Amino acid sequence: MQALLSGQGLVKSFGRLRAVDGVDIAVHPGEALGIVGPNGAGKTTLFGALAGAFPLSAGTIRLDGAAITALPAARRCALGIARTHQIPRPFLGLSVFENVQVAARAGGALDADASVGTAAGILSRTGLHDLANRPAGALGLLDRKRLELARALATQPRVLLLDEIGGGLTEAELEQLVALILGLKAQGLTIVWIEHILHALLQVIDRLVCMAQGRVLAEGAPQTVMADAQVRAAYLGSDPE
Ligand SMILES: Nc1ncnc2c1ncn2[C@@H]1O[C@H](COP(=O)(O)OP(=O)(O)OP(=O)(O)O)[C@@H](O)[C@H]1O
Repeated sequence: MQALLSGQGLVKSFGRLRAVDGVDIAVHPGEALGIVGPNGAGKTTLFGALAGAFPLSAGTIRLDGAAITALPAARRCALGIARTHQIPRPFLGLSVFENVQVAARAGGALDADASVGTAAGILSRTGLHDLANRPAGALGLLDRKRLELARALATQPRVLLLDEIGGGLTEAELEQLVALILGLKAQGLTIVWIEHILHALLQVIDRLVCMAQGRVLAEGAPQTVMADAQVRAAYLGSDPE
């Protein structure tokens, strides 16, 4: 099966540091791929490379087999690559509804009328319907995460890149977030999820990649990757959970 989104030979250097150092990665249509690795492994930088946040030092990124390496982030978003950030980035002064509507108009290229319907549908899907008129800056953490997800969904993605969206939540909140992400997967959305909270990640993913020092250490079935000696060593012998 052809990958939906893939990177070959990806390198991103910051000065002398190769934050991403020769990574090959691919996610297939409908698949949920997890990415783990110690702090500084290059995971977020890899997402930046896939989403077009900066030019690569080397390598090729393909969507449906077509090279998109030279395309700017907005173009990649229009083609169906959406990303959430570790620290949610809503427009704090806008309402929840307006935030999602802006994303639908800018990222999903919808006109004003279409964006209203799309935003309403996404607020229902993400459990934010009752908070539609609340200023984004007044939301609690779980709802800020939901809004980050809603804004990404508003761009009508084919592949969703989730960057540590589980961080800081209570167990009960995490359960709600996992249920939401499982629902998106069940609807056929392709997902790549960077996450330190393994027990949440493992409920969702089909396949796991472990990165360390800018490289892929291991990839494959999640339990096999987590049992890998190199992977365990990368976590300095500590329990990755
Ligand atoms: N804009 C930048 N300029 C310079 N160095 C950077 C930049 N962005 C990331 N780095 C460095 O690149 C390396 C990889 O960082 P990255 O954030 O991709 O790791 P990560 O695996 O996502 O870590 P974490 O789990 O802590 O989020 C780190 O050493 C980081 O300090």
